[in-house]
Amino acid sequence: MIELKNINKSFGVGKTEIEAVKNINIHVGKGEIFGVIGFSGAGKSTLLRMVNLLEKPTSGEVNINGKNLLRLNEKELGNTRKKIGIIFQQFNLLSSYNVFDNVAEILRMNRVPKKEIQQKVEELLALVGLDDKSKQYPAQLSGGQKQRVGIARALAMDPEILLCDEATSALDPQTTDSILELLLSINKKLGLTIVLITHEMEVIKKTCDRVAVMDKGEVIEQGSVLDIFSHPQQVTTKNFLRNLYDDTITEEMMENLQGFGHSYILRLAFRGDSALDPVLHVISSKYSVVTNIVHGSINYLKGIPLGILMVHISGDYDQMKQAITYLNDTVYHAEVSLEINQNQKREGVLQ
Ligand SMILES: Nc1ncnc2c1ncn2[C@@H]1O[C@H](COP(=O)(O)OP(=O)(O)OP(=O)(O)O)[C@@H](O)[C@H]1O
Repeated sequence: MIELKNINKSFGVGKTEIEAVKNINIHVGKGEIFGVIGFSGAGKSTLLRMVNLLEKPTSGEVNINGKNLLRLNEKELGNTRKKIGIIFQQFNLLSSYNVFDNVAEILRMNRVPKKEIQQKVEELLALVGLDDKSKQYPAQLSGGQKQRVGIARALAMDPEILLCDEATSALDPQTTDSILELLLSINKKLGLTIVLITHEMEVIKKTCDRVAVMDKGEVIEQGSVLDIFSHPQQVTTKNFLRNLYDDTITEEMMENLQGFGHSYILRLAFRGDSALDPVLHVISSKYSVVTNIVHGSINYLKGIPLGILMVHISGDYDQMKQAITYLNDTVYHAEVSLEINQNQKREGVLQ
C-alpha cells in the first residue's frame, strides 16, 4: 500500500548540504500500524512528510497503492492526498473556530454538500469521543481533546492512510494512552493504515505491528515489533529499549560472575503463554548446569506479553552447550549475550 523506494532527501543550507534521509526502503501493508522511531534530527519528520509529498524526495519513489506520486499531475496528486490524513504534535487547529467548525472546515474546503456536513461532523465527533464538545473552542479544550479534534479533522475525508507526526509528544502519559487507544480503535474499525513517528518506544510497544529505527537519516533496523523487542541488533535500538527493560551487565555483576569460571549470559525471550514454561528448571535438572537470573522483565506488545530474561549459566562445557541448544529449540528467541572467561575452556579448566 505504501512503498518508499530508495528515498533520499537533501536540504541545501548555505553552501552545505544536509542529507536528512538516506536511501530508505519501507513497505507498509494495508491496515498495518507502522512506527518510525529515532532521536531528534534522525530524519523522521522529513520521511513522514514525503509519504504525502509535503516534502519532495531528492530521489527515489513514493508509491501509494502502486501509483508513484511523483508521476501524478496536480489534480491526481490532490485526489490521492485526500486519502492521506495527517495529525501533528501541536494539533494545528483553527483557534477562532469551534470544534464543529474545525472539522466542518475540511469538508467545506473539499466542497462536500452542506446537508451532508452536519451528519458527517456529528459522526466524526462521536467516533473521537467529543460529541458533547462541538460548541467549545480550542482554548477551552485539554491537550488530549485538542488531539481528538485533530484526529476528527484528519478523518474527515475518509482517508485510507493516517500519518501521525509525534501525535502524543505534547501529552501526559495518561492522555497519551487514551489517544493511542483511539488510534488502535480507528485502525480496527476503519481498516486504516497508520504510519506514526515518535521518539518513545512506549508508543511503538502499545500500538505498532512493525517498526523502523532511524539514525542520522538512515533506517538502521526494521522488523516486527516482537522481533525488534526480543533481539535488537543495533546499539541505538538497544538504547531506546533500555527505557523499557534494562539488560545492562554492570562491572560489579561481571566481577561476581567471573568467579564461576567459563560461563555464559544468555538472553531469552518468551512470548505469550510460553512465559510460564519452566525452562530454567528443565535445563538445571536435565543438563546439570547452574542458572542465575541476572535481569527479568515483561512488556506487553499490543497486549501480547513478551518476557525477557538475562540468565547466567555455568557448569560443564558440553552440558552448557546442550542446555543452550535446548533453549534455542524451546523459547521464542535465545542467544548468547556474553561469554565469560572463554579462555578457560581452551586451557582445559572445564574438561
Ligand atoms: N527545511 C529544512 N531545511 C534544512 N534542513 C532541514 C529542513 N528540514 C529538516 N532539516 C534537517 O534535516 C535533519 C532531519 O530533520 P527531521 O526534522 O526530519 O528530524 P526528526 O527526526 O523529525 O527530528 P525531531 O524529532 O527533532 O522532529 C535535521 O538535521 C534537520 O535540521
